[in-house]
Amino acid sequence: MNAVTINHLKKSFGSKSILNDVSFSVPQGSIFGFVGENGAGKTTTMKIILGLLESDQGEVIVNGQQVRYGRSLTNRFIGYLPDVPAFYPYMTARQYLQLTAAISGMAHTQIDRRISSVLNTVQLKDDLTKIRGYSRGMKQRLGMAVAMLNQPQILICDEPTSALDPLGRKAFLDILASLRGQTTVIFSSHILSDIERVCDRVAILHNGHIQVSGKISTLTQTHSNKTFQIDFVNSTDVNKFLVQTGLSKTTYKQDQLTLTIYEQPGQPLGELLLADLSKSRIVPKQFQQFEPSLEDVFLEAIK
Ligand SMILES: Nc1ncnc2c1ncn2[C@@H]1O[C@H](COP(=O)(O)OP(=O)(O)OP(=O)(O)O)[C@@H](O)[C@H]1O
Repeated sequence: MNAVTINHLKKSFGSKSILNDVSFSVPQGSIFGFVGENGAGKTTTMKIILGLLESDQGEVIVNGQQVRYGRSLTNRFIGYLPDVPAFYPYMTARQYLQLTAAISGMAHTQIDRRISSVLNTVQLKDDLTKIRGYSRGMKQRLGMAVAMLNQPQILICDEPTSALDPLGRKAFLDILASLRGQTTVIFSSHILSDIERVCDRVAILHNGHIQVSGKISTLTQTHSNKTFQIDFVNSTDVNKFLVQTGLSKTTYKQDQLTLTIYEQPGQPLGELLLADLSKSRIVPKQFQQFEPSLEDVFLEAIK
């Protein structure tokens, strides 16, 4: 079953069309990467899923129920982490979570236990440090604790790692990964390495459309091709090899003694290159094969 299904969503601001027939679905339990360049419309889509913004056309279904703009019924399934979460800086993490729990109507008997549990999940100390003393990474993790307080089935995170340093990003991504299988996570970003690190599925939004969506492992196999890199010992070998292979100029790049060669669809290249090296009696310094990455899929999708 799908946790979220989006059908034919359209949204314009004035004369500017942002979403132009966007459809995709997020299977339950997946960690779903929502990818797009700055201004592609990721936040706009997320706000429509949360019923905070009205679409011009199309529908959003959350856990089998249609989202209605301005009504928050489907939001009882969702925890939301905005891109820049805001807190009362004079409170401690526990005080802030107690306030959130009280506002959301959580049963008193559950509050303390639940707060300890989420603070433990996001690896924040349950101490007397005021939020004003928190780093950006700690604030982002506190935002995650707030979003998870009510044990949502779906967690929506809007660009949660964009402003974090590598250590902060790693800590945050590890927490997201630890939710795999328990919570459906929709995680928007333009940092493809972060998406590749934790997500099992992805949708790429570009020019108002989903250009590609599906399992990352399948997309990298079907939408892109391998790359080979050969480092030669001298320029004579490079030239001899290029004559032997007869490679078209559009299928490789040369950087001094290094050739980067792009496999073409349906034409496995590795064995041919090795055979040509052998026929030319060239022993290269290095021969490397690179599997297609999400970046390759993305670049192909937005061509
Ligand atoms: N309320 C609004 N009124 C007018 N234009 C808006 C409004 N909200 C968003 N936009 C415009 O819609 C476009 C998409 O914005 P959105 O924030 O959804 O993109 P995004 O993919 O989340 O980008 P980023 O990665 O920069 O956060 C942008 O050009 C933005 O300026």
